[in-house]
Amino acid sequence: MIPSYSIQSFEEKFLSKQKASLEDTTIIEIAKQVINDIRENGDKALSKYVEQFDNYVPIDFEVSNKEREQAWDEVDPDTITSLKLAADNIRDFHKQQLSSSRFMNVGEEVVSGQLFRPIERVGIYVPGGTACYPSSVLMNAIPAVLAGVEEVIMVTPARNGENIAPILSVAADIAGVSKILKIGGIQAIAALAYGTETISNVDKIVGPGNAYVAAAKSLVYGDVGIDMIAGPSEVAIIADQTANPIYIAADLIAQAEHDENARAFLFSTSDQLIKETKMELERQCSNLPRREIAEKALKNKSSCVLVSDITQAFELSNRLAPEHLEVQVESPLNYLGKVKNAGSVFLGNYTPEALGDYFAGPNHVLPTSGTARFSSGLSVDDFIKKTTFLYYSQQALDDAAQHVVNIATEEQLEGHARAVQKRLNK
Ligand SMILES: NC(=O)c1ccc[n+]([C@@H]2O[C@H](COP(=O)([O-])OP(=O)(O)OC[C@H]3O[C@@H](n4cnc5c(N)ncnc54)[C@H](O)[C@@H]3O)[C@@H](O)[C@H]2O)c1
Ligand SMILES: N[C@H](CO)Cc1c[nH]c[nH+]1
Ligand SMILES: [Zn+2]
Repeated sequence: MIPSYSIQSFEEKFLSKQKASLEDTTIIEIAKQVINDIRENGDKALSKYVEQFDNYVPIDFEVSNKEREQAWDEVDPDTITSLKLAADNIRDFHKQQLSSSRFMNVGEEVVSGQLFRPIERVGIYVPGGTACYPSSVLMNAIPAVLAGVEEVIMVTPARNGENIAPILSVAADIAGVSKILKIGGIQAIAALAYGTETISNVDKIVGPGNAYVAAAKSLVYGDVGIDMIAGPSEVAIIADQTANPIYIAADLIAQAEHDENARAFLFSTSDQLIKETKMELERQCSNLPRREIAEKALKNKSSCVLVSDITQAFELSNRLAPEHLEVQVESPLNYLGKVKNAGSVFLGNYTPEALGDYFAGPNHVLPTSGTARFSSGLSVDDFIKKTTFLYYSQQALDDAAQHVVNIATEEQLEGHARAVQKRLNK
C-alpha cells in the first residue's frame, strides 16, 4: 500500500512542494467568520458554534471541581500509575531546560542582564476530534507549569455530548492545569484569544490540532502568542539491512494512524528490507482498529525510497526536516552528528517513536511540514519571556556618549543624540 519513489520523484513530490503555511482558503474563511462572531458576541456565539461543529449544547463550558474529582474514580488505577510515571519523566526532562534571570555585566559603572519571567496566562489546546490525547495534556501543561505560568487553561472538545473523557481530566490534575474548558476547534481558539463573558483571554495558546485549529491559531497570532502552526504528524525512518521490518512497519503505522494526512517515510539502503516492510505493513494493518485512516495516509501521503548509502538517507531527511526521525541502523548513536533538521530523533531498534509520544520525557509537540529547519519542539522556553535590563552611571554614559551621537547623527535622529548630550558631565 505504501508506494516506492525514486530519489528524483521523492524530491519532486515531497521536497520541492513542502509547505507549512495554510492553503485551504475555505477553512481560513470559516475560521475568520467564527472568530469575528465570537469576538463580537461572546458566549452566545461560542455556544452556537459548539452546537454547530461539535453537536452538543453546552450548559457550562468549564469542567466543575466535582467532575474533576469524580474522574479519578472512572480511570483504571494502572493507567493512572502510568500517567504519573510519564509525568515524572516529562517533568525531569523539562526541568533541565529551566534557566533563571542573570547578570551579563556587573561593574561599578555598567550593569546589564536578562530577566526571565513566565507568561501569566496560557491556553493549551488538546485535540479531541478523532482520538483522545491525555499524553498531549502532559506534554503541553508540564513545561508551562515548570516555567511558572500562573494559569494554565486547557481546552478540548467534548466528543460524546457534554463531558470530556475522564482520563483527560485526570491528566490535567497530574500536570497542574488550572481550568478545563470543554470546547474545541476554531471556537475554542477564539474564546481563548479574545475572551467572552465567562472566559478570560490568555496571553499565549499552544498545542496541536487539526486544520481548523491551525487556521484559527494563525489568525489570532499577534493578538496572542502561539507556539507553532502544526500540520499533520510525520515520521521518517532511516534503516540499513540490520533493521527489523516488523518494527519499521509498526512505527510507520503508529504515525499513519493519527490522521489520513499523516506522513510516513522510509529511507533504506536495502531493497530487501523495503520489500519485507511493505508485506509487513499489509499484515499489520489488516487488524488495526484505525485501519482506514492509516491505509489512506500510507497510500497517499507516504513513501519508501531506496538510497545508495546512509549519508544519502540523511541528506534527504535533512531536507525533509521531519517532525520525528528514527535511525534504525548499526551503531545508531554514531550518526547523531549527521542530523541537521528534525523535530526529535529516536535512535536504535528499541526506541520507537511511541515511547517518546507517551513516556520517555522529551516533548511530543514538534515542528511539522519542514519547519524543523528553523524551529524547535515545545519546551519551557515557550512559556518564558526574556526582558533585558541595563544600568549606566553618569561616568559610563560620558564615555559612551560620542559613539551614540555618531550613530544617531548617521540615522538623522537628532532627538536621540540630544537625549544623550543633555546628560553629559560638562
Ligand atoms: N503534534 C502533536 O503533538 C499531536 C498530538 C496529537 C494529535 N495531533 C494531531 O492533531 C490533529 C487532531 O485532529 P482532530 O480532528 O482529531 O481533533 P481537533 O481537536 O484538532 O479538532 C476537532 C475540532 O475540529 C472542529 N471541526 C471539525 N470539522 C469541522 C468543520 N467542518 N468546520 C469547523 N470546525 C470543524 C470541531 O470543532 C472539533 O471539535 C491530528 O492531525 C493529529 O495528528 C498532533
Ligand atoms: N505522534 C504525535 C505527534 O506527532 C503525538 C502523540 C500523541 N499521542 C500519540 N502520539
Ligand atoms: Zn503519535
